Amino acid sequence: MDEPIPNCHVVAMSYPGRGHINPMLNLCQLLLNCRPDVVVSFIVTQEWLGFLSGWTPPSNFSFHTIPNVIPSEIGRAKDFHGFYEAALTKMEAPVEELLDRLELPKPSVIIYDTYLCWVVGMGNRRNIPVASFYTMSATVFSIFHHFDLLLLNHHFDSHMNFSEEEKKQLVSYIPGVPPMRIADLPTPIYGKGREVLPRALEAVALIAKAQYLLFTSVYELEAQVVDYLKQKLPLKIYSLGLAIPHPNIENSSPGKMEYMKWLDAQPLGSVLYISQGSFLSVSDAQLDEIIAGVRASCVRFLWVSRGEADRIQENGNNNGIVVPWCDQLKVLCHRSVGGFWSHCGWNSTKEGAYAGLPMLTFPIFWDQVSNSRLIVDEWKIGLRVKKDDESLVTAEEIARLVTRLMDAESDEAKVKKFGKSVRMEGRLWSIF
Ligand SMILES: O=c1ccn([C@@H]2O[C@H](COP(=O)(O)OP(=O)(O)O[C@H]3O[C@H](CO)[C@@H](O)[C@H](O)[C@H]3O)[C@@H](O)[C@H]2O)c(=O)[nH]1
Repeated sequence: MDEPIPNCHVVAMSYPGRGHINPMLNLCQLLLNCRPDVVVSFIVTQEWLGFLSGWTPPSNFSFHTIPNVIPSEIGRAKDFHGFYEAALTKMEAPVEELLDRLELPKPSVIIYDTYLCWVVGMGNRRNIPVASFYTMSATVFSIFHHFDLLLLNHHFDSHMNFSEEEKKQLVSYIPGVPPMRIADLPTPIYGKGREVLPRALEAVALIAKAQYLLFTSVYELEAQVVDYLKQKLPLKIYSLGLAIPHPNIENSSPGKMEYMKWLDAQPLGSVLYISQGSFLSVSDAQLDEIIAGVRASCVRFLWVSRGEADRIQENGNNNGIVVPWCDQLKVLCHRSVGGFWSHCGWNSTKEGAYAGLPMLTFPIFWDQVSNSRLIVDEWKIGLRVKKDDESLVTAEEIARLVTRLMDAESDEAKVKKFGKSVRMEGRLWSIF
């Protein structure tokens, strides 16, 4: 006889990007671990379903696809604005059709990525509560939410003419957020990504029409801002903790992939893991300096790079290995890894903190600069490599920073694991 279908049905609608889909999957997994009476429908494009084929879904979880109505994930960084616009304008109709076709109980809630504004209207029209899922830090949310304060204090320049000197001015009035320079705010406010700023502000403002706001944030790391927002915003707010699949790490069997075997053979804490995230990259000239700097440091490395393996390993740079993709969290938690070079995507930031690794920060855009600021100055678990003015960081500077980070006696190397002390707000599960 078929199992009865649980009557609590959660629809998960993620923004189509690795940094968004991963935490949404993790949230679903955590939810299903605690609530066997829930069934989850996770909506993705057909292309994304292919990327997720290696992931073993928990029971009561199913993927549902819409056609590839948006540009391909491969090469999406080339036209970030076009991709973002397509996600905001092309996905709604096929998702509506899919919901009409689903032979499951009416959803109890739709968890949607905050940036997919159209889901709010869809939920409200269908009389389904919506939970806005913010995959960046609560700090960054608060900065966008208080954009009017930036205007009031003349810290927003619509012509993007702020000089490097002006960008050093302190913004010390965003509730719950530590004082930051303009240069530490998310880049759409003063530079890269400006074309999507109106959309980002609209997404944050639409929270007013959602019933719940879920942060993928570690409460202890952002307590002030989370507490402030909870007090001020007229909806239920939860911070989920790491929203990374850490139980899987602890239970997993080591050493199946070649790179894991390579790691197994390296001395304790000797390897620098280098990743610039899932879709962004640095300029060619900067990459040359990074390659030369890492080589000059003589530090062992595991480097995630698509298409640049030969360039990294030429000239006898044999101190490490290059892979097109890896199971990042497993790598970060491996005993041989002693440091993390990161672009500071919020997931990587949390994963690095969980693994207890000191970090070298090389933010590229959006929230990554604010995350770098938290890592380096607030949590004091890293060194910043990237320069504010985007000028080239030389191989010599990079070699010096890599050596300092990987020196087991340096302050940065004495990082505590945050992960174990992180709590998840149990009451969250009562909304489903
Ligand atoms: O070889 C790799 C490389 C990455 N990852 C995973 O992919 C995710 C990447 O997420 P993140 O570190 O947040 O980087 P992006 O994919 O660049 O994230 C986008 O989404 C994030 C959350 O909204 C934002 O903070 C970033 O600025 C934005 O670029 C992480 O879970 C990594 O563990 C792997 O598993 N293997």
